[in-house]
Amino acid sequence: MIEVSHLTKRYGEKYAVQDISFDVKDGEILGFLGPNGAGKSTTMNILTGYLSSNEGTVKIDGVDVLERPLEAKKNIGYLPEQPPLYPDMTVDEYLKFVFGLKQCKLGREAHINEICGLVRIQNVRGRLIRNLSKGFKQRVGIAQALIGNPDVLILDEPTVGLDPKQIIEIRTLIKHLSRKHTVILSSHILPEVQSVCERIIIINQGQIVANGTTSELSSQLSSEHRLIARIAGPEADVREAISDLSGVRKCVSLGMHETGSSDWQIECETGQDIRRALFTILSAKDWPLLALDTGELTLEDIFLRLTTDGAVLPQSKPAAPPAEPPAADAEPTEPAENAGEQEEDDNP
Ligand SMILES: Nc1ncnc2c1ncn2[C@@H]1O[C@H](COP(=O)(O)OP(=O)(O)OP(=O)(O)O)[C@@H](O)[C@H]1O
Repeated sequence: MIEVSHLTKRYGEKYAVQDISFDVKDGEILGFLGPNGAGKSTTMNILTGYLSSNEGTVKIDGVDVLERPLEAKKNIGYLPEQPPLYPDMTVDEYLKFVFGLKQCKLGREAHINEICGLVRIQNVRGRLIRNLSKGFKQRVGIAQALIGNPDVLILDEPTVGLDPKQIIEIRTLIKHLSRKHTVILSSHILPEVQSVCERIIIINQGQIVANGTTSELSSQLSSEHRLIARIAGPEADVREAISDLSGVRKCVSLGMHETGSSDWQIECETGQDIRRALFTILSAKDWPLLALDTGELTLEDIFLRLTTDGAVLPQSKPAAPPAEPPAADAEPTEPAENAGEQEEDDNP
């Protein structure tokens, strides 16, 4: 559905993104994760045709965004980091305006009604956008992205600035939308990407450093990078012997969990598997190895490794099947009936 090939964007001498390539399959929900300044917004803006690239191509359903922009953009709904809302319009006026801009050929009333129902903004349609809470403004932003029934939805930091309840509602809504749309969600919030996305691309300093599901990334890193060992031996000597092994970056005591032994977390350099060397030294010292485990990395561990240690993972990108539809009781909650002006959490 989306093919990004060797994309590069420079500002003067500085690379905002450098030679990035990835695919997003039909119906997939992809998380685009990276620290501030990594190149997420630049990539989203190029994907949606708002920005041109210096090199590389983007194809949406086979259509090149730069060569045939109008055709490609018909297939894209975009929610930029700052939703393009007109505060002095009512929600209804605004959505009709966007409908006209997009030259949408569907029946206007029925289409806008359907979208308002989907994003749960029916009862604020007559209100001025500037009077809406941030969460409802964000829903209106998602509604404008949905006009024209695009196959692809690109959402740039969709929950920034929302309160925890609004965040849960918007995440649930995004999962729901992924039943009918291919979604790219850009974010620097790890739990968001973990809870919503099937596959994750991590970008750092303009380059893709990982591409896979959380468990794929974790297993690629954890088998080589972190071991948890229970060793029966004198603590200070064990620490010294492990720390001296080639490829060990850090050896941290996790304390005693079994009499006469201590647990150790052993962090290794990228690409180093020290298990054989560890066995050899422990056996030579006659310190029994009572347990050895590869530590499962959280997405946070993975993110930190990749964005601070300069590691890069091989970029396998199997397409996961589309998400299960959310349970009926996981639908976004209805906005409060009372459309008063006070800024309550669940108030429009
Ligand atoms: N118009 C511009 N002129 C010069 N440099 C720019 C411009 N836009 C972006 N950059 C630089 O390109 C790099 C990538 O920026 P981008 O906004 O894509 O990052 P980001 O991952 O979206 O960050 P954030 O999460 O903070 O929004 C940054 O170093 C940024 O300073």
